[in-house]
Amino acid sequence: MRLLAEGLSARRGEDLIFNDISFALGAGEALVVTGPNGAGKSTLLRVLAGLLRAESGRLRIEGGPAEFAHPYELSHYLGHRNAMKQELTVRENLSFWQRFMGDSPGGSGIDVNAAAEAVGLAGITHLPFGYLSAGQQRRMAMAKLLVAYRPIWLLDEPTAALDAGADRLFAALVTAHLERGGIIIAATHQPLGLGSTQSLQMKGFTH
Ligand SMILES: Nc1ncnc2c1ncn2[C@@H]1O[C@H](COP(=O)(O)OP(=O)(O)OP(=O)(O)O)[C@@H](O)[C@H]1O
Repeated sequence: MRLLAEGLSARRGEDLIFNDISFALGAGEALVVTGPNGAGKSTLLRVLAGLLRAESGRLRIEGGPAEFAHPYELSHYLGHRNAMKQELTVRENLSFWQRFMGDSPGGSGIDVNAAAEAVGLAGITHLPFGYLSAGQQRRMAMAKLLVAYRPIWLLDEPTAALDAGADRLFAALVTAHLERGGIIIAATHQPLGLGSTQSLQMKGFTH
């Protein structure tokens, strides 16, 4: 399966945020998106996740399940915010995402307890999400990627708030995903500990 972006541009309000971005990623490949604050990294990820319409250009999947036309249907999106309800327990939040996302063809997610264990937080799934520290919350948001299988992971600043141990854990999770033939696009200011990756440096437009 390949994910292809061809000549993408996006606008927010009046402003063109980026123009003519193209890339092609095959199974097991990652793209790391870098650039200064405001360069458009989050905007690009939101376009890929189907949360924002591209102004022009095309996104498509080649050689994937025939019924999926847009990459967002095969993607997990981990945004700046963790997308968890503060007052629900960790287990309730993860169970929600498991049911809501469902598995894409070709794989299956792991159960909620196993996912919490995979991010090093097995003992606290009974706590309301809002009780967790910022780093624990980010780890649990990573567990969301594991409870339902999606071949494409779209990650916006995934390691923000993570300590060194969680950084290593995260690097192991993304490496395992790539080894299974997954595709990752990550916007980041920090190295993610991945081996060979494609990179896209966004510069933004000066006004
Ligand atoms: N809802 C919006 N309406 C209008 N402009 C917006 C909106 N959201 C973002 N922008 C603008 O789009 C530009 C790109 O923002 P974006 O969040 O994509 O940058 P980024 O590269 O992810 O930055 P950071 O490194 O700070 O996360 C910025 O100039 C921002 O002000």
